[in-house]
Amino acid sequence: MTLRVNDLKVYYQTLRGDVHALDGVTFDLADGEIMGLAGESGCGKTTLGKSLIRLDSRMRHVGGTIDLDGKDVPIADDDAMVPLRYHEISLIPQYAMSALNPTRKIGRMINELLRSRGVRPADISQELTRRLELVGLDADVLNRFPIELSGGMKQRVVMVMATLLNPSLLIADEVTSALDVSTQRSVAESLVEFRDREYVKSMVFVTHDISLVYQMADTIMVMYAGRIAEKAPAKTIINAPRHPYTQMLISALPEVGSTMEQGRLEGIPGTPPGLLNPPTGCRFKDRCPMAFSKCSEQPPLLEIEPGHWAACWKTG
Ligand SMILES: Nc1ncnc2c1ncn2[C@@H]1O[C@H](COP(=O)(O)OP(=O)(O)OP(=O)(O)O)[C@@H](O)[C@H]1O
Repeated sequence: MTLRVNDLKVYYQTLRGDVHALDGVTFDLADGEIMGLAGESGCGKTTLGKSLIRLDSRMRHVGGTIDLDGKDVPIADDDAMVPLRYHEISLIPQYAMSALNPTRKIGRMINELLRSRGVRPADISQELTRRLELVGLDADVLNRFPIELSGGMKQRVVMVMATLLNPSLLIADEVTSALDVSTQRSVAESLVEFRDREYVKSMVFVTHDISLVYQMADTIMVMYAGRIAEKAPAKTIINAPRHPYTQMLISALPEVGSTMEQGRLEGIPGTPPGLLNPPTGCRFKDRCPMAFSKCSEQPPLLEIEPGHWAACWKTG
């Protein structure tokens, strides 16, 4: 097991009170597993990714534990987290490719990053060239400024940078969303190749695009309003989801799912609840066509069949 997250609670402190962005999140990630993390906007995907590596000043670790390769990940202690970043856990944040420093050549940026992590660039330069080639980039990119590269090239540079020190866990947050469809696919394929070559042991791939994640991920975890709704092998989530929220999410997809023959596609009616004062009980109950009296209590996340977890009274 690479990663074990247990009852993780991370809140944002705001003037109006605490936003319960992660409110009891529990899941495991096996060695070699690529997990797609899906759910509507605001359900906590980015917060989960960030919590595994760096809490910003407004985020507070309220409870729960994270274990990576059998060791505690001390997310509330920023100093103690420093040695883990890039070496053990690496994050490709949302918009990372647009955040590359425009005044630095790519090579210089990579060297600065390596030195800041206590690694001599010369010790790694051959490996760097090899990995750039692997993602279809000539070593010449090292002499170029970010503005001279296409979006897809920049995203590949960012991927190589994030994984150069072979972290155990890579979190890739919406790394394909600003790219055209064929570039999206090749970036996703490169990430799978990184896992296959053991540059990273396991991966959390955050996305809105369930059909893309279906092609590359081993498992998919669906979040709703700061909690886990369901986690299962990717095929199961697409073909036999058990949580009503997952079922509606899949039905709302044009590319996969069975609703194409059944007529017009529709989104899920309503909006997720606010997380400043989240509702009690099941957080999906107000939008759920299957809700009944029991849903006023919070459903536990249960393993309903091996490797398939769901938090719904109807699936228990
Ligand atoms: N800096 C912040 N201060 C206060 N609340 C925040 C902050 N960042 C996020 N939130 C809130 O935390 C919750 C989870 O947000 P998060 O960005 O993790 O969701 P997400 O699923 O990644 O959304 P998206 O798909 O749009 O990126 C939301 O209710 C959001 O409004």
